[in-house]
Amino acid sequence: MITADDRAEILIDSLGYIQKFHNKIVVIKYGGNAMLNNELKASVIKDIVLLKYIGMNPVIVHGGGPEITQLMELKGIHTEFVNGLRVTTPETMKVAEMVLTGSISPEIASLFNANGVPSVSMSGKDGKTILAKQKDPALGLVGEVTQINTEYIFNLIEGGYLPVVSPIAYGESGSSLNINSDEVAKHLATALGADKLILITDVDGVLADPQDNKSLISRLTLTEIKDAIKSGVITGGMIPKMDCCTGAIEGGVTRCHIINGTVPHSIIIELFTKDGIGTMVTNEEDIYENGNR
Ligand SMILES: Nc1ncnc2c1ncn2[C@@H]1O[C@H](COP(=O)(O)OP(=O)(O)O)[C@@H](O)[C@H]1O
Ligand SMILES: CC(=O)N[C@@H](CCC(=O)OP(=O)(O)O)C(=O)O
Repeated sequence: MITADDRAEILIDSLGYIQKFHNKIVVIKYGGNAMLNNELKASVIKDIVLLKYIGMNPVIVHGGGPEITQLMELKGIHTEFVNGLRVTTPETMKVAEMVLTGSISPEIASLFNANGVPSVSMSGKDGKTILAKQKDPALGLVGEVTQINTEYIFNLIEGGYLPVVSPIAYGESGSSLNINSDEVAKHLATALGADKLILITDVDGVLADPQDNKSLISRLTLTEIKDAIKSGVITGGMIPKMDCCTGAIEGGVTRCHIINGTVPHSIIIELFTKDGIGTMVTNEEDIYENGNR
């Protein structure tokens, strides 16, 4: 049984983390595979509400790949991925925008608003926040970020609002471009000077043996990532995530965390406990001792 003393001790133990994270920006990429169940979604939202109330400034970038695919199937439109990126025809773009900017963003913002955190949903087009160019004609309307304008997001943060950003960018003459949400998160985290980037997915983190859930690697440096990709330990969907973490850290973000959003309260466990729960990515010089997160 947890006594009142235990509770007090747990809160006091968190003080060091709370002081360290106060006023820091944390970009949280909330992947589509981790938002499939309403109960778990509520638990992720609660964790982020707590971060906001203890003085951090979370900025959410969300995905929604599975929901886009589902709606495309309902409409009888074929969907195809090349190297993890959705080939985006004008018709696909309409569906992606409808799902990401029209449905998922406002739904997440509503959950924050209902939980006492004023929140605004936006796409990368709003305030010309994310500018992009076409990545490769073979991929259609897939974008590559060329510039981030941080003013609108900083205005929202200063006004006390939590921004929820969909991964749709402002292309030539204001057209829409579809960007993978990991990539958007990396660019936003770097441009906003975020202290942390958290990638919420549906696996526990980076595993030394992808077939063995117990082989979680709790901490990885950029050199170890390179080696693990070279030796084939990290493959598939984890490679873009590692590229995203590497780019973010090279861009000045202190630490990246890959965590499982299907485990209740994984964000809080990762940030406020000595051992964390997922994989923390740091640069080589980062001194990690006494469980500082
Ligand atoms: N070493 C590894 N550890 C964990 N997952 C790995 C590893 N190597 C490859 N993967 C794959 O990466 C996937 C996670 O990426 P992905 O499915 O693209 O996530 P999301 O949809 O949340 O962006 C895992 O489901 C797993 O199949
Ligand atoms: C170009 C590209 O592939 N864009 C993604 C954007 C959504 C996304 O990234 O969603 P997840 O984070 O859930 O995968 C797509 O159309 O699926």
